Parts: sequence; structure tokens; C-alpha cells
Amino acid sequence: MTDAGAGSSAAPDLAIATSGLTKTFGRHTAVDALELAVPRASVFGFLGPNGSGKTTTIRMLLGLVTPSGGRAQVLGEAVPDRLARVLPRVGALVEGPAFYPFLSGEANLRRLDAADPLASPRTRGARVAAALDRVGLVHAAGKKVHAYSLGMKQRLGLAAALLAPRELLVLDEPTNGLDPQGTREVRSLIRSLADDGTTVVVSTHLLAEVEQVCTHAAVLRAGRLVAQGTLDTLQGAARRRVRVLTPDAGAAIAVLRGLGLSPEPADPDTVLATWPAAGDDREVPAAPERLVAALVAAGVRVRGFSAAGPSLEERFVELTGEGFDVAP
Ligand SMILES: Nc1ncnc2c1ncn2[C@@H]1O[C@H](COP(=O)(O)OP(=O)(O)OP(=O)(O)O)[C@@H](O)[C@H]1O
Repeated sequence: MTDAGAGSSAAPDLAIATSGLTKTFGRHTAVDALELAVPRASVFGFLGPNGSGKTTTIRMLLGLVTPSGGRAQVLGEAVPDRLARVLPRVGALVEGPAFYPFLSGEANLRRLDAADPLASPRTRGARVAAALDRVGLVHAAGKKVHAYSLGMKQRLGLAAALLAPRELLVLDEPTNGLDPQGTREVRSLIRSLADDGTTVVVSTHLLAEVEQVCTHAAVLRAGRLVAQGTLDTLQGAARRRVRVLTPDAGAAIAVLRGLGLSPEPADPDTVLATWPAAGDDREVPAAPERLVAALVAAGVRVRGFSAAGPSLEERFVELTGEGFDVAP
């Protein structure tokens, strides 16, 4: 599938692969030796607090900013060297779409389509109609854009990105500023694009966005990658814990430690214990009922017991050291 020439992909299953990708602005390192691996056909959440380097990374991948170091491949081609081969296959919504407010949505799309030298004027009407249909804006095609809601404008931006068939869509904060209805519209559109096999990269500071639409995610902190993988793996790596309410805290700690957990007293009659971190392959009973049975068998008076896995949110706060906007 890929040719053997310079810049062709060594990892054809990846839509984006970077190695040591770095960007410095003066003495400030905005993106620091990034090793990103975005699988094809994934919905990939690029998550990090404001200022963590998401936009700068995306701008490097799209050739809008020159990297200070490292390498990047998009759809199997080295960027920025082979950008001309990559860009026609990539749709992007990065700066927030700019439309003529006193033209209709349809007229705006026609203007954008006309600006693409690869787009045949003969099939323009069909392309514009298909793009409007894709984002559910056929009913508003003739309406002037200034009368569109923010959600409609954002969907029109997606329609513009979809005028040509795309293998990869890159969306920077796609629901920023949208009301809950607009947010739902854009998220469901992202899911349906992914269902058609398009790889979608969604940069966001909203954890809910990642939880609701993404199959994979990477977490950035101060320009550095702190975690990457499927949502299941990221969540699975989180350590589960149990809370035991007992007047025999010392004995409970001994039993739990004997079973391979890491217990510690929380207050005089409460013990908290965590399972080993992911990657540690010690045999530890996973079922909470086995822990309770072992405690009772050892004569520990168990007055309360609960087992919980941390949420994805707790996990990401742990990774980035910062809170996230969880709503909407
Ligand atoms: N052109 C620039 N000149 C100087 N510093 C910049 C420039 N662009 C970005 N930065 C800095 O690089 C860091 C990363 O910014 P970036 O916009 O990539 O982060 P982000 O994660 O996308 O955050 P946000 O969600 O706020 O856009 C920030 O400290 C920012 O101030």
C-alpha cells in the first residue's frame, strides 16, 4: 500500500505517528519530545489542561507551525516535507470556522469549494448538498449564517471540512462555546463520522468529551505526554481500592498486606488499601468478597466494606496534577 520512498510510513496502521516532536518558543518548550501514536479509524482524544501544548501539536501536524525538532508522519507521509500529499486527505477545524455572515450556509460552502483547485465546478452542487446532508443542515441551507446558532455554525465548519472525502479529521475544541444541544449535535456527528471509518482527532480540555466520544486518548501535561492508549487501558491502569471499617485496624492491615494489597490506616477504625499498579503481575485476589472472607476468617470484625475504582476523571487528575472541566 505504501511506497518505499523516503517519508512513507513504517507503521501503516497509524494515522499519526510522532517521534521526539518538539516545539520551543524562545526559551519556553511548548511541546516536549512527543511520541504520539494515533491508530487509524480511532476517535482519538487529545486531552490536557489549557496551555499544555495541544494546539501547538495540531498546528505542527497540519504544517501551520514548524517543529523545532523530532519527526511526524500523518497518513503515512512525513510532515512538513510531504504536506502537499497529506493535506487533501485531511479535514481540519482548528481556528473556528470563518464564514460570511450575510451569505447562506450553502453559499458559504460553494465559495469554499470553489477555492479548492482540485474540486470540479461541475460536481460542486452535489458536493455541497452531500456535505450539508452529512451534518444535518439541509433545512438551514438557504438561511444566512448570522442567523445560525453556534452549534449550527460549528456543524457548517464540519461540513466545510467534509467537502472532499477525508481519511483524517482534526478538530480543535469542537464543542467550545456550544450550548448542551449544540454539544450533543457535534458529538453525535463525530461518532457517526468515525462509524464511517474516518480517523477523528479531538483536542479538548473536557474530560466528558473524551469519555463520550473517544476510543483512545493521549494526555498532555506541560508539553509532555503522560499517558496514551485505549480508554479502557487508561481507566484500567487506575488503581482500585477498598475501604474497611473495623475496630481491628492493625489486624486488617496485616491480612490485606498478606494478600498483596497496600493497606494504610485512614483513621483509627478505617483502613484504605489499593491493589498493585498495572503492570505488577503479583497474584492478588480481585474479588472484594474474597477480601472480606479473608478478613473475617482472620477474626477481623468487619463493620463496613466498600470497593471502588477511581473514575477516569480521578485518573486524569492524578496524571496531569490538575482538575478538568467535567461538564457539560
Ligand atoms: N506563537 C506562540 N508564541 C509563544 N508561545 C506560544 C505560542 N503558541 C503557543 N505558545 C505557548 O505554548 C504553550 C502551549 O500552548 P497551546 O496553545 O499549544 O496549548 P493548548 O493545550 O492548546 O492550550 P489551549 O487549550 O489554551 O489552546 C502555552 O504556554 C502557550 O502560551
